[in-house]
Amino acid sequence: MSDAADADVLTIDVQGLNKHFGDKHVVNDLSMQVRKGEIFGFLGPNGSGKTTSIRLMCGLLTPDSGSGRCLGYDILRETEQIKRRVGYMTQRFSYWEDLTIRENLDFVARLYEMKDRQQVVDEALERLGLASRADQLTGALSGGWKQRLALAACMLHKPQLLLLDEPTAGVDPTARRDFWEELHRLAADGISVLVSTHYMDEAERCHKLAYIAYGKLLVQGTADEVVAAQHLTTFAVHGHELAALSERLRGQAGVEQTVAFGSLLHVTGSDAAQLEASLRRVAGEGLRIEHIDTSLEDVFIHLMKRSTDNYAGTS
Ligand SMILES: Nc1ncnc2c1ncn2[C@@H]1O[C@H](COP(=O)(O)OP(=O)(O)OP(=O)(O)O)[C@@H](O)[C@H]1O
Repeated sequence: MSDAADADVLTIDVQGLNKHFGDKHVVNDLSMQVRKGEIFGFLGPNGSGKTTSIRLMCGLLTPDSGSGRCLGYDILRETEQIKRRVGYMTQRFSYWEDLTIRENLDFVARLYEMKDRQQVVDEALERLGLASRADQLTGALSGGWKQRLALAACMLHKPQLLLLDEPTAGVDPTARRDFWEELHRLAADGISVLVSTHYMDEAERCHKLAYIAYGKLLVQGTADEVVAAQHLTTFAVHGHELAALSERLRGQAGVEQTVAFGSLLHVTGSDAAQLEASLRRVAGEGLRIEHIDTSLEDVFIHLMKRSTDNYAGTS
């Protein structure tokens, strides 16, 4: 994150945002704050309202009710000022495959009516390590390089806030790691980033996280705060035939979820004593059982399951 002086500056400060599409309540009473230089991650099942929430907070979409400010501007009345200061990388790669990387960037610079286009494009190419590939056709690039180009393009007009909608979907782990290194460099320069993702390693690299399900923000905070807020206990079971054990544990007192991680089974619940008693009784002898820290992934699986159950119960 950027320096201490920036820590109190709020890039986003919104209260009570609601949005319906038809009879669907897609964003339900959303309030949140994002600080300058913070990378804020949005997680949640497909269609839970992550993209809509991000767009509402930045004045790209008008809420049905609620209010707030983004980069100091009113999200209802000053949307043009906000848009000029925001870089938006959409889920779909939207550049011309039959233009070179340089031509694509030059096109974007023209859209923003930038005066010193050549210099701006050269700097962007250099910064993202694309200079040696400037004259390659965009269509021939790998997924990782395409996503670098998309990031360079949405940074061209020097926005103070970046909106990234699943920016690394389908990109290999090395390219994803490089991409996140770049995001942290930008954050250190004071740029705030809102990013939606389904990847757990990326969630762990955010300064703050929000989990959204069926339009409701269920929890937000640092990864540690999100884990602590659920008050869950987890045991890891080491051994063989864990799939059968998982079946036997289903529905036992205190056992709320079982998740296989390779040759480990994570068994999680809210009532530690009940959970341990059931686990020791059902597992019997011969399996090693250890108490472990509940991981972010355990927590997200728990939140997803709970919200699915609640939703099913109300429909
Ligand atoms: N312009 C629109 N008109 C009608 N319905 C919409 C519109 N935009 C989004 N929706 C619906 O609102 C709900 C939330 O969509 P949103 O894209 O915000 O979810 P998401 O969490 O970003 O999903 P994903 O992870 O699949 O990208 C979905 O049911 C979607 O179909």
